Order: sequence, then structure tokens, then C-alpha cells
Amino acid sequence: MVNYSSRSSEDPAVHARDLTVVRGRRTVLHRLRFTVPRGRITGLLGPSGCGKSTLMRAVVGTQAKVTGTLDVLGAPAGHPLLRTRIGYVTQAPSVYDDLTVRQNLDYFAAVLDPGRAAADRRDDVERVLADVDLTSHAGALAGALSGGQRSRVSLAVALLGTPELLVLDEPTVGLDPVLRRDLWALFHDIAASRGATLLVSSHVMDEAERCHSLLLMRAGEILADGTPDALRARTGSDTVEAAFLHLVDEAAAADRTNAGGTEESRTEESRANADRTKESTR
Ligand SMILES: Nc1ncnc2c1ncn2[C@@H]1O[C@H](COP(=O)(O)OP(=O)(O)OP(=O)(O)O)[C@@H](O)[C@H]1O
Repeated sequence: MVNYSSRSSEDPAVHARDLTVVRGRRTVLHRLRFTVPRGRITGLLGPSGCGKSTLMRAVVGTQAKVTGTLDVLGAPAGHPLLRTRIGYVTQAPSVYDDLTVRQNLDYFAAVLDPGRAAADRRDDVERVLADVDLTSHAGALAGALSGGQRSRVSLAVALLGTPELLVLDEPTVGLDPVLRRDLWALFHDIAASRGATLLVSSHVMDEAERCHSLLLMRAGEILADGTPDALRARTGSDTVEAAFLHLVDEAAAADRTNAGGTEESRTEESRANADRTKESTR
């Protein structure tokens, strides 16, 4: 049996090699190779439909038809030992509308760790309420909250039990600029004070500037990875958005060249076939 606890804390939080995912009849992630460093915020950025949610689902172990290697916190993705070590927030806030914010959190705290003493659970609930700045709304029904407040309840659920890895799928969608800034401040605080690793997806490029490292995706592939500074320097761009667009144009040009090459070789092949046909009919 593998002794996961002997793994070094210097190992990446996530390590993927040849990660491939098929959804329906389509391969939506193509042999991805990447790492997510521990204790840092890694932004997963790319246009709608490029595969960000699929990659996150694979990391948390809820995605079917995953092949290749995907290690998370030293164990294979989806391993039962990882359940309490990962917090995951999906795009759709998963809260019960007919329960108050505090009742929602208390319920999820009990589900996460049924054996825990009620007093410990209550402390944890109060802590995460304060983390997401919802203490003053703790008694409100979740169904009566704004979209942004509901998102923060979902985030609070993911923070219960102090997970080592937080996987947040577009956590700032629909939030106003002040809330977005406050949430990013909270993400940085979680990484700095608890040493937690955050994998945060977004298709808003200015959020990339707030991450320690980035995975830029396009059409089921990793276009580039590295720090925002390194990506800007590599492409001679002023912003990560400009760097991303530069890389997209470069990849599209390479696609066209490859398609042209394929087209050329197809034409050559058909000419040769035609010649062979002529030869054989002579
Ligand atoms: N249930 C499904 N069955 C088949 N294909 C799917 C399914 N869900 C998603 N896909 C396809 O997988 C690809 C990746 O989808 P995914 O949701 O991972 O993208 P995304 O980058 O997270 O998009 P968004 O930013 O819009 O959430 C898309 O082309 C999508 O059409």
C-alpha cells in the first residue's frame, strides 16, 4: 500500500500527465500535462467550453472517462482519502433555499464529519461565516439571498473542515467589483495563512493578474503555464489578456500550418494515387 503521508510537502498539489477526458463522443481534454503548486493560487483560464470545469471535475474525482495520470495531494484523483481534504465549489451554488445560511452550514458540517462534537461544528460554522463575511446574514433564508451572497454560502461550505485544496469553478461570476476584490483578498488570505492550495477558474482575464500561477487553456489543451510575469515576458505583452491573445493567435496559426501541411500531403498523395491509377490502366 502506498504511504501517502510520506510524500513531501514540496510535491505539487496536483500532477497530471497525459490526462485525457471523453464526454459523450468527444475527447474534451487532450493528453494534458501540468502541475498545480502547493500553497499558491493557480488560475485556470480560457474561453467558454475549453474544458475548465471538466478539468476541475477530474481533479475532485467526479468526472467519468478519465485516463492518464492524475495525482492529487499525493493520491490518485477520486481516492476516498481525499474527500475531506478537498473543498469544491461548482458554478451553480448548492444550497438549500428553505434553510437559513447557518442551518445550511451546520447541515453540511454534519454531513462532512458526522462524528464531530456539536460545539466544534458550531465553531467551524461561525469561522467560515466570518471568512465569507456573512455573519450578519446567518439567520436569513438562503432562498432570500442575492446571487453573490448565495455564491459566498457555497464557498463557506467548501471552507468547512479547512481543506488543503480548494477547487473553485468561476467563483466570482456575477459579483460586483467590490465583492470580487474582497473574495480575491480572502483567497490570498486562505493561501497565506493556512498554506492551502487554490485552483480557481475564470474567463475574466483581469483575474489572472491576481493569481500566483496560471494554466491557460484553449480547446481542451493547455496553451501555456507559468506566472503572470513570465507569460507577459514570454509574449512581450503588457497584460495577461494580451499574452493570452498572442498565444491564441500563435496556436491558431500553427493549426492552420498543420492543416495546410495535411492538405498539401493529401494533394500529393492523391496525385501519386492518380499516377499509380494511370500506370495500372495503361
Ligand atoms: N455532459 C456533457 N456531455 C458531453 N459533452 C459535454 C458535457 N458537458 C460539457 N461537455 C463539453 O465539454 C467541453 C468542455 O466543457 P466545460 O464545461 O468543461 O468547459 P468550460 O471551459 O468549463 O466552459 P464554461 O466556461 O462555459 O463553463 C465543451 O465543449 C462541452 O460542450
